[in-house]
Amino acid sequence: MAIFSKFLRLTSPTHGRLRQPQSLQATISLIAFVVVLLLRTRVVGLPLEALEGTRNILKSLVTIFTNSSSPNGYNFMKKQLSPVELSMVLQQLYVVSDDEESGKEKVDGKGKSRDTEPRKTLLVPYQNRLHHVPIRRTSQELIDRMEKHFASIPESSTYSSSAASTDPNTAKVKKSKALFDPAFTHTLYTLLRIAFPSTLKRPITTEHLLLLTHTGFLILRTYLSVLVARLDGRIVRDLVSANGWGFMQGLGLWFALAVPSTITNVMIKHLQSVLGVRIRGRVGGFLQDLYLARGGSGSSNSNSKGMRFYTVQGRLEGVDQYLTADVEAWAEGVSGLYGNLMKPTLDMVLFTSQLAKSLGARGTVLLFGTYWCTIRILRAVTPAFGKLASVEARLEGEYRAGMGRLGRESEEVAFYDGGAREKDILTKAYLRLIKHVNNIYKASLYTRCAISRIDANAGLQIRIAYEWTEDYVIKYLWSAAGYGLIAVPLLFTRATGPSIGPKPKIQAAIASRTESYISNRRLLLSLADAGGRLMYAYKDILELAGVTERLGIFGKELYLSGQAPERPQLEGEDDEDCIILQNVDIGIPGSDTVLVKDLSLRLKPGDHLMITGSNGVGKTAIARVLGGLWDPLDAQIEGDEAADVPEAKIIRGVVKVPGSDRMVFVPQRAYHPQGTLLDQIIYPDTYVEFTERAIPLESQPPSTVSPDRPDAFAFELDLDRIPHKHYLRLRLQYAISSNPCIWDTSPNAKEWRDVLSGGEKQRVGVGRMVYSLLKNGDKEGQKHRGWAVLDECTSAVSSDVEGRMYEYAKSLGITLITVSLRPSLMKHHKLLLTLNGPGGAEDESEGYTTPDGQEGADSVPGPGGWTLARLDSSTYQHTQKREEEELEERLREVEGWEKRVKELDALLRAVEE
Ligand SMILES: Nc1ncnc2c1ncn2[C@@H]1O[C@H](COP(=O)(O)OP(=O)(O)OP(=O)(O)O)[C@@H](O)[C@H]1O
Repeated sequence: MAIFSKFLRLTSPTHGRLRQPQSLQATISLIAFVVVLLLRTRVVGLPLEALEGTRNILKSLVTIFTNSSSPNGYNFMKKQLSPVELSMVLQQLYVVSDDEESGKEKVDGKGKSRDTEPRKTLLVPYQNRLHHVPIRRTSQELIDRMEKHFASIPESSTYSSSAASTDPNTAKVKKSKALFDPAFTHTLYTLLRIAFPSTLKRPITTEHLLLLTHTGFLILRTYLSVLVARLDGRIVRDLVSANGWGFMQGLGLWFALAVPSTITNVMIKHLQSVLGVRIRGRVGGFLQDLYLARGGSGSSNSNSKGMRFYTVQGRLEGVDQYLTADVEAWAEGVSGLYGNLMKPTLDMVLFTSQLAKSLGARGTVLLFGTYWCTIRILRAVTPAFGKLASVEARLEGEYRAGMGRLGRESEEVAFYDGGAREKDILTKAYLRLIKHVNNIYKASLYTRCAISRIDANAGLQIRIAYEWTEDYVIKYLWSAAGYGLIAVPLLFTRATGPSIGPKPKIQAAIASRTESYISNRRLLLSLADAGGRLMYAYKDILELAGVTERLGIFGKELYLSGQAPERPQLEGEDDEDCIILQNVDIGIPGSDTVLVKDLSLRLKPGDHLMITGSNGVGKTAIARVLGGLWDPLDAQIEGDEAADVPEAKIIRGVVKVPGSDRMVFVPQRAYHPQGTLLDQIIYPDTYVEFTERAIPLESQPPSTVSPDRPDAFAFELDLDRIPHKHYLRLRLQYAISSNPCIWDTSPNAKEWRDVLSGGEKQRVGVGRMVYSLLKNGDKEGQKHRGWAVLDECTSAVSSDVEGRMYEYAKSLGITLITVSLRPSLMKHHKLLLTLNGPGGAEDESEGYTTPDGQEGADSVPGPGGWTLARLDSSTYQHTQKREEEELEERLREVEGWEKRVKELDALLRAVEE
């Protein structure tokens, strides 16, 4: 700073002639100072990311190098890998380090214990090399800490429509002064706490350092601007007074000053981008981790999985837009806003103080008067940028979702030849977006009307009118005011200067006035520029408010999605390996429809249950409740009683299920992740986890059948044909000869769901179920492997293989809960649960009713009712008899059909003749 004040003194208008050695010294010192600052910034700013991750990377590398049991035995130290090696190494996706990340602190009986997770390092291929990127996970502590901040975000007073609203035309846009909106400031504060996480242990993070360096350069730029203004005045003074040597000196200084000025500008931009990326990483990472984190459970026996990514879909539309475009826009907005706000504010303060010196009290008052007028005018014409940005982001999300849907369902659409229809749908979404964007930019003649009233329906949002006013005010009004202000000292204060007297004295006075005019004019122009930037920043804040509101709502909804209601515990039940449903009402979430009423079930290992009933009666709904995706409804209390029962006393049904390692679901629609065929079987395990559990595949002879390798059950489930088929049909990513495991096949540039047939997908699904229950190995003395809920997951499998699959699963000690409409599957089960459905009585679910006169059958009659019956040989006989009767009835109709065929033949012959 000493150097700057020296420089300032040298170039100040009151300073006399510059002495050469001093000016040279000052210039050299200044350049040296900036270079040192730059070097420091490079050290602090650029490799900071690397420095921060170095510890993790080093640890991960040490683990990798020393880990002799690293999968496939690949030498990770190799600098460059061949494509084959690379793809083989990449199959494991990440490596696990020995050290653990601190997670949530749990309080157990013995005191506090840490719920820790191992650190993971992603293997990222880049230019045929393997890069190790440590996965930074948001700590559970931060997720818990931020909950109260998101929960307390007030309802926005700026916007009358919520972010979940889909129709922009119904959204009434209020004239926004979002700057002072409590919802905006609170959400901004909350998100900034995530972007700049500061704990007692680690108060300064990389983001803080980046911000500090950025601030340093912003201050430097303001200083440099003042120097440039002063130098400008000095050069013109020397020119007017025909001082050639002074002019040359000034020009030299000008070039010297240009070096730090340009470098400073570049650094500001660079640091802003780096800061933007860091903020995006922090906030995006937090929201993504929260999105994928499990929610809290109401009580210890609650089976709710609290999967936020599942639950939130029912609460918000276009979740991907929030997580991608909105987070990016917010990060860029915040990092840009800091510079756009900080620099002009600094400029305004510094330039005003500099100007005030030469303008005097009167000029300073006039200067502030100009500020006040400008703010009044621009505030009056500022449209609701926040709301406009928010609606734009939503429409963008809808258009994007439409594109995603078409990509996902392309085959189905192609079968239906639905291209034209899809085009209409997408065009509609696009036009809605474009219409809105056009509205924002629309030039309207009704400027006055638009200025006074912003209405989304009228389509009169006029960004252009705003920008016109802004330009007029900042460029022309301020310049005119500037001339007036400069005139003050010239015409009044210093006008008393010598106009008569010796010639050199008059010339010196004119030169001094010119210098003062040029310096002040440059300062005023810079001031106008700073004012303009501040106004732009105001507009940016309004736009940022829109995205901030969306992210606030998203975070709040994520936290709400993870909440599970308090559920009552089962008294005196200590058998962990059983399924109990007690007085459970099941209904569609968010609606009054009760699908299954008062369901009570108690299943022990070996109680294979089949759930049946017509379409839409709620069979899958039961699976969802067992899986913890849906919560049972609160008990229905009707009539006068309802008013007397306090909220806390409402009895909720009890659902007790074994832990997730003992219970596996095979849903109706198969899911196929990216990866090899093996990845399809072992999902959600990774290759690393699989290899840790399995006996190395290479060390086993191909004929060995063991539960630890997929081939063990591949034969039983008729899966073993798939790899061979695909080996022949698909181009493999890497040579099979180098790896005897035929399961390493991957479809090239295609997804498994497009490659596998319907039946193959279902077989893979069952294979995944068997792997999931076998992978934990035998627990001591435990014959029962666990529970499998199969939701019509064999409907496309041929009946012979289907029967084999069921028998194989049962032989492994798996208890089956099957949702199916196929009576042929009854023989594999012991219990039959028949559902009536919400609008149906028993007779409506013809074909699935419990055999008449079945003893010991539990049931609830009427709509939402059900019947639970034990299946035995008599039942199978009964079912077969029913099937036989049905077929015989159909056969009886054959006579009639034959008669009709004869009639038609006769008619045809008559026509031909
Ligand atoms: N997320 C949801 N939102 C609204 N309604 C739903 C939702 N999921 C299911 N339903 C409705 O709940 C009812 C029961 O659905 P469910 O999937 O349990 O039927 P199902 O008995 O398994 O039928 P199917 O034999 O056709 O598979 C259906 O009417 C369905 O439309």
